[in-house]
Amino acid sequence: MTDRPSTAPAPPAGPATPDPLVALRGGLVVSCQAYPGEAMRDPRTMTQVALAAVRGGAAGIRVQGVADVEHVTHAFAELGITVPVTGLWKDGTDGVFITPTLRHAVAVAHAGATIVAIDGTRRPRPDGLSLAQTVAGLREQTSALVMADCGSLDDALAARDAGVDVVGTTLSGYTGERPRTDGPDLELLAQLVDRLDVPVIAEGRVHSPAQARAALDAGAWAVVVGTAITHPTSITGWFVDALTA
Ligand SMILES: CC(=O)N[C@H](C=O)[C@@H](O)[C@H](O)[C@H](O)COP(=O)(O)O
Repeated sequence: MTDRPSTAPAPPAGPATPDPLVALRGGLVVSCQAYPGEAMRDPRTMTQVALAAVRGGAAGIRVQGVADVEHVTHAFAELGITVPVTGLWKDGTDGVFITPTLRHAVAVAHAGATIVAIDGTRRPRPDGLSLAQTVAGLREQTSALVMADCGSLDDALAARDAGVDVVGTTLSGYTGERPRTDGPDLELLAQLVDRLDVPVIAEGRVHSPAQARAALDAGAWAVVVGTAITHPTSITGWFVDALTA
């Protein structure tokens, strides 16, 4: 167990931070996702991966798809695990595809997610709703918190104005507004921490413990790691590349 009282981010100004976000503060969120057609794309498998991550000290879990959210949250409830689950629903592969509509967001919340991660960019949404309308609709129908997956400072400022609870750097490098950096986009992270009064989560291409630490040091509320922990095909490829270079 590592105690980091001196480096945990200060609570943002404004209304009291909701409990699930307090639980994530200074911690690691492990994103457990397998992609269409992959051998591990099965809710039972992702639940096992999530349980392994919790055993390793994950403060939170991020999981994709209604079935996976249901499976993971049921297993956690049965086992008395209170680690917050962030859910999302990817529909498609380009444009707005991370929980793209209010319907997707409500379904993820109803499946048991404590936090629903949605596309937090300024791009038009497939259902024609604005981000603010999506957030309002989700709040009307559920008690889930809302995480905006953003790709730029302008996205994050707009998402904050739309009333989200937390923003992430998730889409930096994937929307054309920011370069796809080798590691996490620490420059964007620092901008968001400086400009926003909601927690900022570092997500995207955090591939090593040192990079996770650097993100926390740059002011991240929490750090999400997916591929480097839960995607064996990618990790194997990194090693194979090193051996064949
Ligand atoms: C851009 C996009 O679709 N990101 C997705 C969002 O859920 C996932 O594919 C990523 O694995 C996740 O963001 C964690 O990032 P990384 O796997 O780089 O640690």
